[in-house]
Amino acid sequence: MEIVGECIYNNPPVLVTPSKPTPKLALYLSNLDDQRLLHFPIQYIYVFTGTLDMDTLKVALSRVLVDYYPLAGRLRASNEHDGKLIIDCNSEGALFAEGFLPGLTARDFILGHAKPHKSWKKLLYKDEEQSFVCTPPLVVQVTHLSCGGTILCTAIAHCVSDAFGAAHFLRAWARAAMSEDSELAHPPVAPCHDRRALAPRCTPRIAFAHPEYTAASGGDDASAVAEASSRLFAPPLSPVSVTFTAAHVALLKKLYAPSASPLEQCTSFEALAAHVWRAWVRALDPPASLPVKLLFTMGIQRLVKPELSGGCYCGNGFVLACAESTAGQLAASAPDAARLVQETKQRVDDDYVRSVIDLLEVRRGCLPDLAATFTISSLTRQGLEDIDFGAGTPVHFGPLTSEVYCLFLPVIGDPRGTTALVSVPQAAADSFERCCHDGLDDVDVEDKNQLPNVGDGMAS
Ligand SMILES: COc1cc(/C=C/C(=O)SCCNC(=O)CCNC(=O)[C@H](O)C(C)(C)COP(=O)(O)OP(=O)(O)OC[C@H]2O[C@@H](n3cnc4c(N)ncnc43)[C@H](O)[C@@H]2OP(=O)(O)O)ccc1O
Repeated sequence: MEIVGECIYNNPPVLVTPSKPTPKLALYLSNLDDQRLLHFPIQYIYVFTGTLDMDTLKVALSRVLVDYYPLAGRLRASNEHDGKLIIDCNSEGALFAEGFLPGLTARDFILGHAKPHKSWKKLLYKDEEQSFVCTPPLVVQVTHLSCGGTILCTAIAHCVSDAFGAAHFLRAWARAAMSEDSELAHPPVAPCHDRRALAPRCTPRIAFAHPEYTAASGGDDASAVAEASSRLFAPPLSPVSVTFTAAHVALLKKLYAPSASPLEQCTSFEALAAHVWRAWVRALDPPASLPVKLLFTMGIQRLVKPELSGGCYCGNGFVLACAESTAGQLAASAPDAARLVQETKQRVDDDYVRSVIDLLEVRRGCLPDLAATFTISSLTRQGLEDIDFGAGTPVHFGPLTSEVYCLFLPVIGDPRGTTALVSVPQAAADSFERCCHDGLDDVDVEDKNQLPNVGDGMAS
């Protein structure tokens, strides 16, 4: 859905600072935070049919920034550490903008057209002059709609926090907005901003091949492979959003089970990841011999030793796990694809995570190898979709943009459902969507009356 009008700002944005003094320090960022891959903001859009009270929202933000003080600081390249990014926790404040957009209604987002469009960027204030590092780590815009509804957009610098930390912060902010009691401004579980548990080893030890960061070795047909993989991302790209209901997910878990034994089942994520990865490869139809990869984000809070359990870890607590196959093998078997995802998950343990951290120390500035790679980041089960800031729960929640990496998003009203959102070459978009629906038609017939009545159901 394209947003046609322009946002009207009656006042310049303001800085919201913590309501009490907060620690003044230069906060160390781990190598998982300070990677080039994460030099962008995590941008969410929440659409409410009700009205948000601006004073309440600002006061609540100011109260929660006491606990989440790094979000009120500024990113800076550190002189002592070879230009590595740190957060200067200086309480300068989060940027808060307020605008009005005539002509747009909250209902527009619930009619099945709620796929991000580049015009949505106007819903989030941006100073075009400022680089990523100079932009405040937290930017918020509230946009009032003529229907009385409200849009809340947030941008959180990814190198400061991952989606888990962002969800923790957003829930704490909403809780504070819903209560006069200042004690409730503190989250039930304290955020942990200290990243020293993820420091590299004194002598870095890269103990694995790490195909997520390393290109497969060339060989004679390297240029043919490069050519084939570039076609997988050939512009123009088109966003595709496919919602898998709880019933679809249950069926996929059966179709992708590595064997008939009840002992060898797969999780919702394993089935969905294997299915969507296969749909991508089948739709784009590269040569069967093309090596293809799946990268997916894996939370490490419970995998590292000791666990990151001192409160809610608010830095980036994930690594990229990497499954490898060829286009032909992947398309051939659903259970084999799910088994690959499972085996990949099993390889990620404390040793693996420490090795990634050391690799990022030795190869500062390196980026993942994305050639012929499908990337998934799962944002489900984080309680992002039912946050109430005082105007009821949202009628739409999602990212502000669609990219070449696929996001698994929660579905409003269907806690076991998942929406996959990803941009693919326009010429393959319909085919990708068909491949995602492949094998699920029977469920659609049974399930028609059970689709959630909010959001876009099986719509794309
Ligand atoms: C907005 O624009 C953005 C945003 C971003 C953001 C990027 C990021 O920040 S990425 C980092 C955040 N995400 C992660 O770190 C992923 C976290 N998830 C995991 O690590 C998962 O373990 C997994 C690797 C994705 C796979 O998990 P799974 O196979 O499901 O295994 P388990 O999680 O162990 O679950 C198994 C089983 O346990 C039960 N269960 C687990 N959690 C829950 C829960 N919360 N509630 C209820 N039950 C749970 C459940 O039975 C599971 O089995 P199922 O079969 O039922 O699934 C970037 C870019 C942008 O533009």
